[in-house]
Amino acid sequence: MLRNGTASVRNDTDTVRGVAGYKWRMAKLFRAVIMGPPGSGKGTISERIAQRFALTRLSSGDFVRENIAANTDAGVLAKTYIERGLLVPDHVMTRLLLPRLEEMTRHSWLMDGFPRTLAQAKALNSTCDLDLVISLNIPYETLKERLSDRWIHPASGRVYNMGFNPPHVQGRDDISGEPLIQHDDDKPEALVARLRHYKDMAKPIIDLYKSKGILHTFSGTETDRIWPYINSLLSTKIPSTSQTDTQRIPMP
Ligand SMILES: Nc1ncnc2c1ncn2[C@H]1C[C@H](O)[C@@H](COP(=O)(O)OP(=O)(O)OP(=O)(O)O)O1
Ligand SMILES: Nc1nc2c(ncn2[C@@H]2O[C@H](COP(=O)(O)OP(=O)(O)O)[C@@H](O)[C@H]2O)c(=O)[nH]1
Repeated sequence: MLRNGTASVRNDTDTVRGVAGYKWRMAKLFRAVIMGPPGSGKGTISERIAQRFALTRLSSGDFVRENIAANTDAGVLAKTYIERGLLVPDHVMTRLLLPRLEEMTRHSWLMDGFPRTLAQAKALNSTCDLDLVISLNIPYETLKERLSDRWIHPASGRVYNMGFNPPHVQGRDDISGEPLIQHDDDKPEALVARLRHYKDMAKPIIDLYKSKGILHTFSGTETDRIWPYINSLLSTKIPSTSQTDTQRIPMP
């Protein structure tokens, strides 16, 4: 249920009376979050989920980049933190993201990159009821290998890996043809600190979602081996009409 602002849609099957005496059934919507340390495959797996289940994929990093590019107030503020290698403060992130979620009253979505702090999780909780949280648990050595080989198209956030999903032309983004870059904080020397930070921040969030009974953890070293388990879990959870907003059906 979206609770804040003007939006108010039940996150379950609901009926409302429409014009001409029809009742409209609101298809059940699905809202999920994917969590995991840097390099755990959140982006890669969310892409697959979005395609397979026709969910809207939301990425907090993309929101931040879009706002920076558009020079919005929140974007300008966010940039000052990112340039210093810091997380964007909670109040800026919630200002960026929550209004966007409130516009998504008719869509099923999967969020990647938010919440990253307990305060963000609480803010999200006060805005909508999540159906499911996926947590990826990937060994350190695997993360290190993947990130040392991760190449990014900075403008779009598109991600490549020279072994796993290489670009068509080496060093160039598939869509724009622009050069790919590697982030300094993907280097092994930065990873230990990032991982420790992730663990500290994620623990209370994971505990929260565990207590709500919506946490599902997947462990392994290869995305292709984890994927079938995620796929079969979601197949049991996501209604086939997840993206349909309303269906007009005759009702007694
Ligand atoms: N939930 C958030 N809270 C605070 N800052 C955020 C959040 N999401 C994104 N940001 C900011 C800080 C990040 O360095 C930047 C880019 O995010 P993102 O694209 O998720 O890349 P990342 O490198 O931090 O994540 P990962 O390595 O896990 O893929 O945007
Ligand atoms: N070798 C290998 N690379 C992978 C696998 N899954 C994802 N990757 C790559 O590992 C890097 C991190 O994945 P990404 O989806 O960006 O993780 P995120 O930081 O959690 O969003 C990217 O370069 C991916 O292309 C895998 O199973 N094997």
